[in-house]
Amino acid sequence: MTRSVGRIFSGFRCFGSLPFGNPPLKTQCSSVLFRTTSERTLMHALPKIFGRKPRDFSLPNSSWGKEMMQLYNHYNRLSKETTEGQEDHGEQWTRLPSYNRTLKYATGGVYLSKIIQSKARLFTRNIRDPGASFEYVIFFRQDKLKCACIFQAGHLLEGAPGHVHGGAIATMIDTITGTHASLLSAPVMTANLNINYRSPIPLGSTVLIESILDKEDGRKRYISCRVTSTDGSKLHTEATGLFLSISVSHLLKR
Ligand SMILES: CCCCCCCCCCCCCC(=O)SCCNC(=O)CCNC(=O)[C@H](O)C(C)(C)COP(=O)(O)OP(=O)(O)OC[C@H]1O[C@@H](n2cnc3c(N)ncnc32)[C@H](O)[C@@H]1OP(=O)(O)O
Repeated sequence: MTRSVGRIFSGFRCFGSLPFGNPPLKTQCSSVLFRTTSERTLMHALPKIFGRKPRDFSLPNSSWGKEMMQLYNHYNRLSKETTEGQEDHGEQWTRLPSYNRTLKYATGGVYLSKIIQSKARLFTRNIRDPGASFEYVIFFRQDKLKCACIFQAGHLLEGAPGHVHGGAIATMIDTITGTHASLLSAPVMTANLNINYRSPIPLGSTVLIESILDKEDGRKRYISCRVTSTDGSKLHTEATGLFLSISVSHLLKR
């Protein structure tokens, strides 16, 4: 259970975040993510083909409403970057950067081109219009192995009139729990998601999505998750998920 911040975040940075610029991280990534010699070779070749400064979608933009900003500021005050040299708040969160693609260019030859598509974009980050769909930021608390996500649901996510589509809620749950599982043992795939919708989420509103690790068993990570109003008083959705850690070669199977 006990893992260093470095190992956990190297896993996250390798699979979900760019750039891959830090040499010590590359070595850690190799051991965490890539199990075969060809996978390790691929890992060392990757930094050369990634852009240096991709847009970080988890930072505030003009569409973020008052509630979203208030909660963001709350967690940001408790985050590593801002608490260094300041008083200890007793809990320490880390904001997770978020990009619209995991792998940027399809220039890596036959092996890479099987998984990299130049037009591929992360489902939750593929609408350019700020505020139209998924606006969210995820924070991770390493000592408790839990995630907190602030999610503002835009007008393109309508399901029942005036409310957020159940598939969009499921997408966010998969994203938070999947990211959470990836932080523990990237890369992973969702094997099972169970969702109970308890009360509808008004379109345009901001909610809090919190996930915790329930159990680890070999390659399996069991993670549960609750979607509530930002003050926690109203329960919107509850879910449990099972994530299986995989080898990168699993993604090459057709
Ligand atoms: C790093 C941070 C990154 C962030 C990135 C961007 C953020 C976005 C994040 C977005 C995240 C989005 C993420 C996504 O959306 S991932 C996309 C959606 N998921 C998929 O497409 C997965 C499809 N399924 C598979 O590929 C395979 O079935 C997997 C990989 C899941 C397992 O196939 P594998 O061949 O590897 O394993 P196995 O079959 O030998 O089984 C092994 C064990 O597991 C048990 N088992 C298996 N399945 C189930 C089940 N359904 N319920 C209960 N148990 C199950 C099984 O009984 C066995 O148990 P045991 O006999 O050992 O006890």
